[in-house]
This record gives sequence, C-alpha cells and structure tokens, in this order.
Amino acid sequence: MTQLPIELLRSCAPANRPTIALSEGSDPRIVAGALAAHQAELADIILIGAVAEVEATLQAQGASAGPGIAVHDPATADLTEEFASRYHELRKHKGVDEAKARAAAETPLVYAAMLVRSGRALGTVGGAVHTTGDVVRTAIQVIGMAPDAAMVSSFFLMYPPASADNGRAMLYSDCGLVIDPSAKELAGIATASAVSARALLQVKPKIAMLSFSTKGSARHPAVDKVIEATNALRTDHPDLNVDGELQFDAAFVPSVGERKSPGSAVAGQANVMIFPNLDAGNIGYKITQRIGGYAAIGPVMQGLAQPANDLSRGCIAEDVTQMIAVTILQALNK
Ligand SMILES: CC(C)(COP(=O)(O)OP(=O)(O)OC[C@H]1O[C@@H](n2cnc3c(N)ncnc32)[C@H](O)[C@@H]1OP(=O)(O)O)[C@@H](O)C(=O)NCCC(=O)NCCS
Ligand SMILES: CC(=O)OP(=O)(O)O
Repeated sequence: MTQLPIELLRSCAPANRPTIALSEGSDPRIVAGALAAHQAELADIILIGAVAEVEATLQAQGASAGPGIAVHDPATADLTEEFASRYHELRKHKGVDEAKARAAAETPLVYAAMLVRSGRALGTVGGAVHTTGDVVRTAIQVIGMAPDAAMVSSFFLMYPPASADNGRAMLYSDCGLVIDPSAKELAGIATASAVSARALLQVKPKIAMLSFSTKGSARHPAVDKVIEATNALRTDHPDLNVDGELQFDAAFVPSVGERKSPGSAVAGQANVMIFPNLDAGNIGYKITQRIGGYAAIGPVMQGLAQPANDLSRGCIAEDVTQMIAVTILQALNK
C-alpha cells in the first residue's frame, strides 16, 4: 500500500522542522491546510498576504499567528527591499528596472519565491488562487532550474480511493505545464518523472508513453512523436522500464495490456503515465480525480533548483497539507 506524502514524510522524520512559504495566506483552504501541517509538526509556516486579511482568516479558524505561524505582508515587510534588489539583479537583462523590481517583490508569488531563493524557506506552495501559468513563471524566473535539468515540467501524484478494487498509486505527467512537448522533451519528462516516482511513490517506475494508438494501431504524426520519444528512452536509458505507444486501457488494465501489447512488462501495470500533450494530461487527471475518485496531488514541479509547487484552484485544504509534505520530501531528496 503506497503511503500518502504526509505518511511518507513522517516515516523520514527530518531532523529540523522546515519552513514553508504560502503565497496565498488569506485563502481559507491554504490556512486550514497550513494549520494542519503545523499541528502535525511537519512544518513551520509563513503565510503571505495583507496582515488584516490573513489574520481574519486565521481567526475564522480559531487560530492566530504565533510561534511556527508567521505572517508577512510584502507591501510592508522589511525583506521586500532586499528582494526587490535581488529581483532587479536577476531580471535586469530582461528590461526590469528598479521600480518594476520593487513592484514585483511586493507581489505574494515573487515574495514567496524569494523567501526560498534566499534560504529563509525550504519551499513554497501556491495556486489555490493564482493560475498555474503565474505560479510556474514566477518559480522559473526567481528560483530557476536545477543545474542538471534540461527543462521544468510537472506531474500529479494520483492515489486510488479505498473503494477501487483495481486501483494503484500512479504518477501522471505532464498535466500542468508543458503544453506541446517535442519527442525529445517528452522523453525528458519521462526520465524526470521516473526519478520523482521513485522518490515520492517509492515504486519501481513502469513507464507508459500514452497515445491514442497501441503498437501501430493508428498512424498519425502525433503517434510518431510518442514512438520517437519511446525509442529515445530505450536507447538513452536502457535501465528504464518503458513501453509505448500505449492507449490508457492498454497501460492500465492487465487483460487489455496483454491483448494489445503481449509480453510487455509495462502494459497493464504502468505506474508512470506520460501523456503526449497538456490537453490529454490536464483533462486526463481531472477525469481520474472527478469521476474515478482518485486523490490528485499536484501540479508538483520537477527540474527546479529548489521546491516550488502549484495547486489546482479547485483544491481542498487536505491537498494543501499533502502538497506541503511533498515540497519537504522533494527538498530531502535533493
Ligand atoms: C511557462 C508557462 C507556465 C507560462 O508561459 P508564458 O507565460 O508564455 O511564459 P514564457 O513562455 O515567456 O516563459 C516564462 C519563462 O519561463 C521559461 N520557461 C518556459 N517554459 C519552461 C520550461 N518548461 N522549463 C524551463 N523554463 C521554461 C521561459 O524561457 C521564460 O524565461 P524568461 O522569462 O527568463 O525568458 C507555460 O508553459 C504555460 O502557460 N503552461 C500552461 C500552464 C497552464 O495553463 N496549465 C493548465 C492548468 S494546470
Ligand atoms: C492544474 C490545474 O488544472 O489547475 P487549475 O485547475 O487551477 O487550472
């Protein structure tokens, strides 16, 4: 039975309690998720937002700022000056002058990412209010890519409901960020996802390169892209357990996998589902979540220098707590 991120984090028992910055500090789901993480002694929290609004949300939930729960208002915080100067240094080659840098540092997303970049927080979570584009763009521009990463992509951790007799935990990618990856990018998303699946699901990755075709059942340039990515993975990473191109039923259902891709070690048992583009990935994860009843934790970002993660605007407080745990686990696995 796969452990949820909170359980996995508890079993790791980090020596120090990390600090996580939450850029949407007045959203009731963010505050409830943060309070749960703090009460479970998983993390100290910095809630970012206008002080009166954050305090009102805390109060409505019977809580207040205090040890382990800090409130920072970027419009008035002492750190904003330093963050404006750092942001100016980072972005002046893109035409960002000092006034624009100050305005950026006063936004909760940039302020939260700067807390991470400057080492004052281990990671950041946002996206219950902001769009994924805004969250991801800020993370890429402020925190930047990991030195060994070719690109940033994202994934969801998908956990089956207790009622599912054929369910299993899976990683779905990319459902949040890369809109139309090339074959090379798709292969990169798959290799990064395999690493993330090992770390966060504690499974040996079985990677399905998804398509509307299985093993030549349809012909189209979109299918060729998935075949090319699969071949590149087999050549460059012979250690990886990968099969493609596969339809979702061939990847997920053992009897269909055996019929459509006989003898495959992945078909019917895949636990890393690589979607061919963001249309398929984003729609696919939401169907699995909303009709299939799976819990969906994401979009988790991979390829950043330090952890910064997104949420769906449809998230609930429990998702926020789980994402805080994921963010800490990513830092521990770096
Ligand atoms: C990057 C993204 C998040 C935003 O795109 P955008 O607003 O057009 O921004 P840009 O393309 O200018 O990219 C912003 C920066 O990120 C960089 N970037 C974009 N995609 C990247 C990637 N996958 N990896 C690393 N860097 C990337 C760009 O080079 C650019 O850097 P710069 O500002 O230093 O020049 C885009 O991938 C996107 O919109 N994805 C879809 C998000 C979404 O709506 N998802 C559905 C709901 S989950
Ligand atoms: C991941 C995602 O789809 O985010 P949102 O629901 O906020 O658009």
